[in-house]
Amino acid sequence: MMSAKSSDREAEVRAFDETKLGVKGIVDAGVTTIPSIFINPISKRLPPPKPNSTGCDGQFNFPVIDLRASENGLDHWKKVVEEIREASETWGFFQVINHGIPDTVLDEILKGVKGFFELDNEVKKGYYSRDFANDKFAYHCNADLYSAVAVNWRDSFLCYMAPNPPTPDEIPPVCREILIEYSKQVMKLGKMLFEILSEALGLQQCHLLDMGCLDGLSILGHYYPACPQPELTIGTPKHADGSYITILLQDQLGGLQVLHQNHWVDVPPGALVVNIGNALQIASNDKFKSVEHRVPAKYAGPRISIASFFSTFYLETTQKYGPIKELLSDENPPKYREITMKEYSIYNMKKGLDETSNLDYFRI
Ligand SMILES: O=C(O)CCC(=O)C(=O)O
Ligand SMILES: [Fe+2]
Repeated sequence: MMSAKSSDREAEVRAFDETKLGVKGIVDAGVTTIPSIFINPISKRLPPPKPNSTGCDGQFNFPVIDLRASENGLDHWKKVVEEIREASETWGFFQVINHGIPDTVLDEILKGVKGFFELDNEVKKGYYSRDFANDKFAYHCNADLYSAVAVNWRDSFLCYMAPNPPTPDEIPPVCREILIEYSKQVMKLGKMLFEILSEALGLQQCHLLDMGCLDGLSILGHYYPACPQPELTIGTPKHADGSYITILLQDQLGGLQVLHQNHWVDVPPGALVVNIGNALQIASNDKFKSVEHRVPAKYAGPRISIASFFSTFYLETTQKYGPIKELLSDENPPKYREITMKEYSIYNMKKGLDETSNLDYFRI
């Protein structure tokens, strides 16, 4: 039986959901203490940040890879392949510069996403949805709102851009053109990254593309409002992505932290971030690492970020999926069983952002 306390909580979550105004609605109402549904149990709270801490304490150099080098002949291309291989095996994360996406497009997409969340409340409410299976543009607060221990201090929208993109009129006018343009640019960059990653695995350049890694693209626009009690809640709890890869753009506030050698390292703002997701860790039979990351809540805000996930896990295909055969041998037997994308998707959805790894579930 549900205790009175948990049913009270559920009612509070439901009432919050029904406002359709997300965390921003709470901040706009002028709260100075956060509602209890956002408060994490003590075991999940983060230690307060040290003053002026960069998080990395000068100990680690977050990998930055210059993609322009890849245009300058075979030797440079090989160097980029090598750098990306190294970063994918050790960090599971890297930044890219000279990636071909114009700065104006990056500025405009950040503005477009901010503009969406700052729309007139009545207009914005019209886009509120938890029907992620049917709505191509779904503005919501926490996909796992009803199952999570605490609500995260973050609003988001999810937009599926490939293989079945929304019609332009399904995208809010405030970010319509730029979301379409950004997704084109991200596709182009994604194609190049999958070619490099294929070579980094010792495969033909087209291997990951032929596997369909570029076929599904979903974009999550995040809005992290300023938080009056950041130590009690979190922006995004630690998790690893389900995608093959994710291309992440964060604004100048920064805040993304990556777990590296048991340290939470701040990812400096100002360059595009790429990370390996669970699907590629499985495909590479653990050669590439899907690494946990998180975003603490902050006094400062709003913070905007845009995560572009290459994955097909929301497509209900029956295609079998597991470690790439060409990588397997007697010395390197498969570490994961074969699953269908549908099985993977159902499992991921049910699990939500609960801080456990979803790789173990598929591990042999
Ligand atoms: O907001 C961020 O910087 C990270 C978001 C993220 O990790 C995700 O959407 O998977
Ligand atoms: Fe993520």
